[in-house]
Amino acid sequence: MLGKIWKNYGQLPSSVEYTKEDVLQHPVPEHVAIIMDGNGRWAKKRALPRVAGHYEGMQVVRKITRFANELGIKVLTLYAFSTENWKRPKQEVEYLMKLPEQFLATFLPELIEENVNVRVIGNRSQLPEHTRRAVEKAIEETKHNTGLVLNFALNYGSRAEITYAMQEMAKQVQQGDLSPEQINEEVVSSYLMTKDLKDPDLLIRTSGEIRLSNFMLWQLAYTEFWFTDVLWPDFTEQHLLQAIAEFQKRGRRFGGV
Ligand SMILES: CCc1cc(N2CCCCCC2)n2ncc(-c3ccc(F)cc3)c2n1
Repeated sequence: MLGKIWKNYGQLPSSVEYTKEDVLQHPVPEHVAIIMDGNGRWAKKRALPRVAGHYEGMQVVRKITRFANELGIKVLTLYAFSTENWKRPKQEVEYLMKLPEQFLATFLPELIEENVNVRVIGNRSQLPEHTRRAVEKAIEETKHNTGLVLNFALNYGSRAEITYAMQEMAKQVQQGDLSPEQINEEVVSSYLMTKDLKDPDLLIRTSGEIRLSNFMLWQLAYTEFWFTDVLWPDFTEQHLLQAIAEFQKRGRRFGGV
């Protein structure tokens, strides 16, 4: 029974609907992070190839980005490809690596129109040239935008990020530009790929999986989690409203009483 409660945690009876006005009565989370899971399962349920789920998932990225911007959310971080995803079948990885350029070719003009600022965290050097070029063009063309920060985690792994930060700090100490006594949580955060962003206030994970999957392990220390069985391709504005409404009901204590 407990497992059932956990697995449906955050998935309210369909009778409970929220409106945008309901949610705008209270402060919305400034930074929302989403692990967009369930794309392959969505396709399998429909006897479609897995890549059909990824394609459908990409349409939801556009819809939720637009709605997050409307709600006044400041940062939306989307876990698009993890360092572990390279283990997937070659054809699937090749398809996934084409999605950024496909998404941007279709939606970059709209994102620019809506003042969205596209950023990427992850190791871009290991991406195919065509993927990297598309992403860097979007970063460049939106770098002055002051609206929603749309932050894609692409070839991202939190342990790799933290390990790289430690190596960089060790180099600074070795060069005499940093002393061990100076290293505190603020300095560590400044060596991470998210150094210019506040930590996520709300983490959403779809498809019923209840784990972090090597995502923003340092940054999520005080983040509220909202899990839902909904598969990412089926995720709607109403689900985002439900997650935010639940977030607004919780009293965050950041470790205090
Ligand atoms: C590289 C893997 C990947 C997968 C993917 N999926 C598939 C898996 C998750 C569901 C969403 C659709 N999307 N959707 C948008 C992007 C994207 C990334 C960077 C960027 F600058 C613009 C768009 C994306 N990237």
